[in-house]
Amino acid sequence: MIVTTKKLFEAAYGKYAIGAYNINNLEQAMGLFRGNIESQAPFIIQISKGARSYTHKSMLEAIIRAADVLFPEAIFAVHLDHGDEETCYDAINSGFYSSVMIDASHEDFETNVAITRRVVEAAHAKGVVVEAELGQLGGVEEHVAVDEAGAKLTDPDKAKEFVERTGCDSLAVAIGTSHGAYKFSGAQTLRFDVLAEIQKRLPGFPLVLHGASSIPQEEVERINAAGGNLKGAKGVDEDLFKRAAELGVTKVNIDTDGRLVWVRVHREYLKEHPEAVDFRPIGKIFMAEYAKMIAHKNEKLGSAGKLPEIRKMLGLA
Ligand SMILES: O=C(CO)COP(=O)(O)O
Ligand SMILES: O=C[C@H](O)COP(=O)(O)O
Ligand SMILES: [Zn+2]
Ligand SMILES: [Zn+2]
Repeated sequence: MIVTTKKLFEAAYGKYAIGAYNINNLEQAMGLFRGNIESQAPFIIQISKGARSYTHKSMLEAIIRAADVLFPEAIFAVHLDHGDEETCYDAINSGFYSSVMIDASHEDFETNVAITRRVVEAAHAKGVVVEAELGQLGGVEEHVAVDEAGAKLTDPDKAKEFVERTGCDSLAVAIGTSHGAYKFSGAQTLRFDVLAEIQKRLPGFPLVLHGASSIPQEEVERINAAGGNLKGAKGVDEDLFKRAAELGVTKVNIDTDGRLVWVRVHREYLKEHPEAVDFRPIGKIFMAEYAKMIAHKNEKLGSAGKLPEIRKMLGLA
């Protein structure tokens, strides 16, 4: 069942975080639903602009709606990830997305407030919730280099003003992470001091952590052993998720770790089976491995095992 993140965040706040997983295709969708049902967790499906154009936005919608029927127990939000204003309105008016992110964090503060307010007004009129962003991560999506990311940390005082002026339902904050496989140049890690100051000014308000893939070194080593070349890849320590949840993070965004599973499975299989001509055995291995990754993440986030209570909270059997 598709729900907004509002009730999921209310249930999780201060205790655990909900996994927000980017998907683009059939195999990721199947692995995602299997992994969340196996670990009995509510979850958030993240659809980026890149995912909407990978095949077609209607194709991905059809896949997810079919999965919803195949996995009737699942409780999830459908969320536009890193939307611009135009894409947000398309998602809000689609009757499919229950949540959108308006990412205007690269604009100046007043412009970000103005754009976010417009999206909030349109979204709330349709019962859709809004994630906004203040501060900038480094990495593949943001407009700053990874080592500049520190300079773009979220200002706690500005965060309070931003939320009050925009009416957004959750806030993506920059506390040292970056998108992609190469985070933390040097020994940097999550700036819990900044996060604590934001929570102090916005008690009970849902915060979002982008760039939260952990880039498992075992995964990197297997990819490189099978012909890959990921040098210096580094991510977020999964054991920090629980502390982040205590400090108000209710949504943790994970995309790159799923991509690493795909790369490892395909490189290893094709290396071990040079005679392969059928893609289905590889696809089946990927779906199983992706589901395993999702279930593992939910254990680390603390959302594993929470599905029954969420269903009960929603008045479902
Ligand atoms: O923030 C993300 C999606 O919005 C994903 O971050 P990663 O690149 O760390 O997976
Ligand atoms: O950072 C954004 C997400 O990882 C989505 O990435 P993408 O735009 O390559 O689909
Ligand atoms: Zn951004
Ligand atoms: Zn992101």
